[in-house]
Amino acid sequence: MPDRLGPPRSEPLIGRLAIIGLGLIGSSIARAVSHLKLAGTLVVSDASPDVRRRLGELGLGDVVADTAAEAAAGADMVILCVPVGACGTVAAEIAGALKPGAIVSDVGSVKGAVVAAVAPHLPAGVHLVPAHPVAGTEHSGPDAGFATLFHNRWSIVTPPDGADPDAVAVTRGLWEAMGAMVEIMTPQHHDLVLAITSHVPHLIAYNIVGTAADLETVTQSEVIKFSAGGFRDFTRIAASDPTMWRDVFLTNKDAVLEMLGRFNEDLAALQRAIRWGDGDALFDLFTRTRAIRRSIIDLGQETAAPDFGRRQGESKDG
Ligand SMILES: NC(=O)C1=CN([C@@H]2O[C@H](COP(=O)(O)OP(=O)(O)OC[C@H]3O[C@@H](n4cnc5c(N)ncnc54)[C@H](O)[C@@H]3O)[C@@H](O)[C@H]2O)C=CC1
Ligand SMILES: O=C(O)C(=O)Cc1ccc(O)cc1
Repeated sequence: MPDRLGPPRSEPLIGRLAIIGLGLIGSSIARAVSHLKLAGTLVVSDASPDVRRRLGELGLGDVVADTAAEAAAGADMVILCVPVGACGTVAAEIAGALKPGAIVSDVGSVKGAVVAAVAPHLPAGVHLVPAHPVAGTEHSGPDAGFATLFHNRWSIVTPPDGADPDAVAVTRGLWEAMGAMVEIMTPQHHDLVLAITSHVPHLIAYNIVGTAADLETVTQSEVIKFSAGGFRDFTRIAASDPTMWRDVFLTNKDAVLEMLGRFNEDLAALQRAIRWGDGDALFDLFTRTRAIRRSIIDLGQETAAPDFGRRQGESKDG
């Protein structure tokens, strides 16, 4: 068991915690919660019978419930760890089983759409406090999770307007207890930030691997054999779960299209610089991007504040 998580708590943070969807993220939460004794009782459930059977084999959760509603019944907190597009369906399934005062949270990579899909199903007196751990891998399923996944990583909590402060504090406390650093943001701002830092990069990875796979003049075996570091990194990201990422792009459409518009403009400027042999423009951008990478590394998980302000093609002096 990982030392970095620290010792188990003497008192649980949450009485009865239900996790719905026990893939990479849900099973990582389950492992951390069990190891740290953050819940009095941990109930887990998944729509897939294969996953439910595997949960028993892995010993994940005190109770494996057959349905989401059974898992949610009597829970003080329910965390939806399903693809973003399934959050509304699960909310509808559990709505009738939720007890007054329960907290419903999630881990979806998109927040505005989750609030819009989940909130209408929740009875009065149930508190919605969405969250997004900015931590993961390209792997999926209950075997892929690990208890230290959230350690020293950000988790963004996005309470809707008028959210109950106590429910927000419990949600924050749970993530902090699992080793995460918490930032509070509106769902809309979250979706803009993540569009550029996560969603568009994944789209670029899917696209470049697809482009390489479709080439006629370079064979697939050459692509595999001679893939240098950069391309290999793209293939790792492009191996991420298709259902999850389809849902991300369908539900964060506006922010992704906004960032893609800017990306395309900047790419066109780079294309022009290459065409006209403008080495200064290339050198200037590559120098700025190197500084950004170094500031991220130097600051570790601290908030990096490099100068993103200057536009591509502008000189250092403005
Ligand atoms: N994979 C990653 O690196 C990260 C993912 N997320 C978010 O976490 C959520 C879960 O992602 P992963 O754990 O990676 O996915 P996963 O594919 O590993 O697990 C999802 C689980 O949800 C279950 N499921 C699907 N629909 C369901 C339903 N209607 N009812 C009950 N169970 C259902 C599936 O059977 C599966 O076991 C997604 O919303 C994703 O955007 C957030 C941060 C990182
Ligand atoms: O594997 C990677 O590089 C990731 O970027 C993981 C990841 C995927 C989705 C998220 O919403 C957060 C983190």
